[in-house]
Amino acid sequence: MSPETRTLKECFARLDADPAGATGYFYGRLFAREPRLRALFPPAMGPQHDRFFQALTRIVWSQDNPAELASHLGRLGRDHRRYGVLREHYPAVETALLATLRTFAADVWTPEAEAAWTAAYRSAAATMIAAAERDAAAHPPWWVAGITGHDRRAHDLAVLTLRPERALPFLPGQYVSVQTARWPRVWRPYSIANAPRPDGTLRLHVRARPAGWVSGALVRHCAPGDTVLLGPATGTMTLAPGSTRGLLLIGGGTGLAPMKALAEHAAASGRDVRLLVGARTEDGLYDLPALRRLESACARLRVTPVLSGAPAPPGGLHGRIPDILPGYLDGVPDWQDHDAYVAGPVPLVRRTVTALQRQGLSLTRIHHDLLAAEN
Ligand SMILES: NC(=O)C1=CN([C@@H]2O[C@H](COP(=O)(O)OP(=O)(O)OC[C@H]3O[C@@H](n4cnc5c(N)ncnc54)[C@H](OP(=O)(O)O)[C@@H]3O)[C@@H](O)[C@H]2O)C=CC1
Repeated sequence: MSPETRTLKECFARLDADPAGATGYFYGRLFAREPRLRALFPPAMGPQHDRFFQALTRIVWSQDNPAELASHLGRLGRDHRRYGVLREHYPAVETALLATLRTFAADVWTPEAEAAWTAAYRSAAATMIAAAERDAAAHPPWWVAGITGHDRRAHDLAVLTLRPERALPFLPGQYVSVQTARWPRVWRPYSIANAPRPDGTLRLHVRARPAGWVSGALVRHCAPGDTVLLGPATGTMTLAPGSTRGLLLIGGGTGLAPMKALAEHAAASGRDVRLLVGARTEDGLYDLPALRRLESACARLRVTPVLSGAPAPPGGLHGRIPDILPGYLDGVPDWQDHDAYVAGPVPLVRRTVTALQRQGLSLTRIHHDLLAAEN
């Protein structure tokens, strides 16, 4: 570890002892100096404080891993475009960050520490600005999309069809951030549930979370004719270019969405696709009729519904996916030659990844995004 990195970590440890105090102080200083920046942020700042602290943590801990640091900062820079962040906003952030460190890391703050933090911040800002400017040459910061379909499949679940006003490029398995008119500046990620279509439409599977802002608005307060904003497609849970390997796709609850996109795309090209879709009860199999239609159109796609809290449905299994996996895989010829993709509740994803590894599948062949459940 370089002496500069050691200094950064030593100061950061003081912030880490009181993250809420440090982020509160940071944003207080930032908005006192530049009140107009407040308009870029959502009304409730709690989640933003957490995101800021997580980003700072990752930057500090990736200092000795330049490739990981550059990729993280590039993503951050691109993501900040949809908040309206510009090159000229970065110096105010530097001033507020250094003031926060000076206050919270007073006992270890030296001219060397100030020099190390200034250099690290300026280098990070330059990487973020460059990534944002490269992205700006290729994409708008967001797309306006009309809601053309709103199919309420359960009291808390809707399948939305969106038509962006201009083409929004994406790969099967990726997700977009969504902002509704009801909650300006509040963005939430949703996986796209279809492969790219000639008409450019996207489908989202949305379950309203208890007290969820964006999910509640999308399920209960949106209708055809409304518009939403979409960020660029992102996420690495995509198919390896050129691979013809079979796919084992596992989706729990609305984690079905990216699996359906991958299944549509891969099955159309004749690959062997096994799709396990998990739910507690039959009501949770909200998309099964569409999956059965897809299955009958694709000779090498097999869909298996799995119910954890009800008897096995027709053509399906009973149990929790990680528990039934070994028995299920016994019936799939050459399953070790497949690539596995997993999405759904975080504990389900974690347990399924472990179960697949126990069956002998290498981690490099297991793909997931671990999109945290958000409101
Ligand atoms: N790209 C991605 O990574 C995506 C992730 N998601 C995430 O997926 C989640 C979907 O939520 P929702 O639709 O409410 O799903 P549900 O809560 O309805 O759960 C779906 C299934 O997962 C099972 N499950 C949950 N926990 C475990 C566990 N520890 N072990 C085994 N099985 C488990 C449930 O079984 P049981 O009821 O018996 O617990 C149920 O059968 C959200 O958190 C969402 O953020 C959604 C879309 C895309």
